[in-house]
Amino acid sequence: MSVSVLASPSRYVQGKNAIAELGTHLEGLGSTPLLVADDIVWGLVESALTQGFTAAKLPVIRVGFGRFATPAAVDALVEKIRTGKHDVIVGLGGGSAIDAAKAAGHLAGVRWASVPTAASSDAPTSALSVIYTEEGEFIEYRFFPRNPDLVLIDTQLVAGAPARFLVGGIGDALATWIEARATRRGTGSAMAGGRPTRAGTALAELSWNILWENALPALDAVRAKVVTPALEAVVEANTLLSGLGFESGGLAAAHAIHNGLTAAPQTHGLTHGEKVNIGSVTQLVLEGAPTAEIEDFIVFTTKVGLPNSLTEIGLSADDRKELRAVAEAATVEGETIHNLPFPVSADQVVDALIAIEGISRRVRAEHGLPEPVKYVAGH
Ligand SMILES: NC(=O)c1ccc[n+]([C@@H]2O[C@H](COP(=O)([O-])OP(=O)(O)OC[C@H]3O[C@@H](n4cnc5c(N)ncnc54)[C@H](O)[C@@H]3O)[C@@H](O)[C@H]2O)c1
Ligand SMILES: [Zn+2]
Repeated sequence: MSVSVLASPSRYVQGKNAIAELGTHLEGLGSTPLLVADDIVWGLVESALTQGFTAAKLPVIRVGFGRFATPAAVDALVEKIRTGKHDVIVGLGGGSAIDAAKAAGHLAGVRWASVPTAASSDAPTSALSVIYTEEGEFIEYRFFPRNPDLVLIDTQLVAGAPARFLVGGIGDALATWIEARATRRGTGSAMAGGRPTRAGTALAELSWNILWENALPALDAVRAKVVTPALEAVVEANTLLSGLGFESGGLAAAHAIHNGLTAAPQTHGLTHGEKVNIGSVTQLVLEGAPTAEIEDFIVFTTKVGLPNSLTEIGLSADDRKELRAVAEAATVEGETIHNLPFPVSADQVVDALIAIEGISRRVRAEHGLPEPVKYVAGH
């Protein structure tokens, strides 16, 4: 049996108005940080961040960001680091900006920090980036020898972000336990490069338990743009616990199916966590999970506002060609779906994807929940 590994960032900081303290926490990491943020994110953080940087005597130097962590976006950041002689890069925003900053920091040989401004994914803590084409199709995972030196998340910024971001983060984090549990049952490796540690698996389960208890009131808090203990709990589950849980507990089918879905243009308007949730339901079906468990998951994720049917993501059981392409991509050699404790073929994935439509419709009807409708941009 191979070794077990736990990987984690050196420091995690979370709280209301934490962004004002970013300068203080960066002081020990470098003297010329390069801040990566798109215009929306920069508009949200500039004022409080600048006050903190001024107090810490750090220069405020920011570069913009596009939409995806593409190879070209990463290379452009490497160039910026070199020409500006920066010694630390800070990714601010969603998982894409953070992933681009991590990958650039690694290539340029400097330190890196993550400052998520929404609790929309578990990207901030990990020692890897997910790289996409300009169209948003999955290309590869890039692995680094180190995690971020700092992860700092301001819960007031999370409270002010559109609720859909928190919904996505909940989808990403719910998958963590489903996938870590499967990896533990099987013989595969976690993303950290070894068998799951008990700590990684336990944190994945803790994240799940916190979400079942707090996700709905946390969404109420975000809709009211306020920070409550339920929101603080969900931010920690989505960001820290899910991050450590997936990296050191293992990914399995849910993320492999997500990666496959990125090849279907129908899904391009969906967030990472929304696509991952389709992967989670499909994994439960593939595993032959207890019926009650699948049904509870559908009821809960419907209440959260996550998709759990083909209809919602713009596909149908008749789209055989697209579903086959998704399943082929999800089952390529080296994909995390092979962490499941049984062999999986593309055929099985196609069948499971088709099956979720009928299950979702029946369970919603039985529980008086609205039938699935296709998501539209800006939903
Ligand atoms: N590296 C990893 O370990 C890992 C883990 C999970 C996900 N990911 C990756 O993360 C990406 C998904 O990240 P995402 O879902 O955060 O989306 P994203 O980063 O692609 O987009 C986030 C969007 O939210 C906006 N935004 C951020 N904070 C805001 C706020 N407070 N108010 C208003 N708008 C705000 C940004 O401007 C941006 O347009 C995917 O590429 C996925 O593969 C990586
Ligand atoms: Zn994810």
